[in-house]
Amino acid sequence: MTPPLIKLNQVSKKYLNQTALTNITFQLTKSGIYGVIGPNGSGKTTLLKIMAGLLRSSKGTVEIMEKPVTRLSSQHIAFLSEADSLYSFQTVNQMVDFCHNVMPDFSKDKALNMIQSLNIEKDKKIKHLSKGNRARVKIVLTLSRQVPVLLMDEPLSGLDPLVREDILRMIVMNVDVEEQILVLSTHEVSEVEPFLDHVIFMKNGTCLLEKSVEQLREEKGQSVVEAMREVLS
Ligand SMILES: Nc1ncnc2c1ncn2[C@@H]1O[C@H](COP(=O)(O)OP(=O)(O)OP(=O)(O)O)[C@@H](O)[C@H]1O
Repeated sequence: MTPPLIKLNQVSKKYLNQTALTNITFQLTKSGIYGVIGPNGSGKTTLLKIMAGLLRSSKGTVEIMEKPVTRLSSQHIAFLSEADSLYSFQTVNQMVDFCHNVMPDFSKDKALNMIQSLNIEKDKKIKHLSKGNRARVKIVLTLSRQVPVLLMDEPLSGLDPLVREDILRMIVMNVDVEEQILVLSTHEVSEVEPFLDHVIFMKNGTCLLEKSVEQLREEKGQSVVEAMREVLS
C-alpha cells in the first residue's frame, strides 16, 4: 500500500473556548488536487494551518510523509496564506531573490518563467502591482517551491471572477500532479470543481466527507456541487 502523504488522526482544535475542529481523521494518499470545501467558519484555515505545522492541534496527530508535523516540516510544505504576506516595498525581482536565498527548494527559474509568461513587470514594487497581479505573484512564489506538499488557503479570495478563473488555470498548469499534492481551501466550489481530483467537505469543524471526484461520479452519479448540496445542507 502507498504510504499517506498527509495523515490526520482524531485531530481537534480549540481556541480558548471556541472549538474550531473536532475529531478530523483522514489520509491523503494520492497526489493531485484536493479541495477543502465548506462555509465560512467551518474550520478550513485552521485545518490547513495545522497540516502546515503553523498551528498545534489541541488533540490528535498529524503526519506529513510519515513524520509528525512540526514547524520544521516547512521544508516539505509550501503554505499560501489568505493574508497579504508579501513585502510590499520590494520589487518582484527582489522578492524572487529573497525566496531563492532563504528557501533551498525554491526554483528561481520556474518563478521567473511564470512571471514572464504572466507579463508581470519584474522591476515594479509589489505595492504598485494590481490586486490580481499581487495574488499571482504570491501564487507563483508558492508554486516555485519544489516540495511534495502545497497548501493554499483561499488563493482566490477577494479577486473578481475573470481573474479567478485565470489564476486557477495557472495554478493547475504549474502543479506537478504526479509528484505533488495540492490542498486548496475555498467556499466557492463551482469554479474549482473542474480542476479537483478529490474533495474534503467541512462543516462546523468536522469533516463530513473525503472522496475522489471520480468516486463521487461513479458511486453516486454526483458532481462535486451536487454532493456538496447533499452533504452540507
Ligand atoms: N485565532 C482564533 N481565535 C479564536 N477563534 C478562532 C480563531 N481563528 C479561528 N477561530 C474560530 O474557529 C472557527 C473556524 O475558523 P476558520 O478560520 O478555521 O474557518 P474557515 O472555514 O477558514 O472560515 P473562512 O471561510 O471564513 O475563512 C470559527 O468559528 C472561527 O471564528
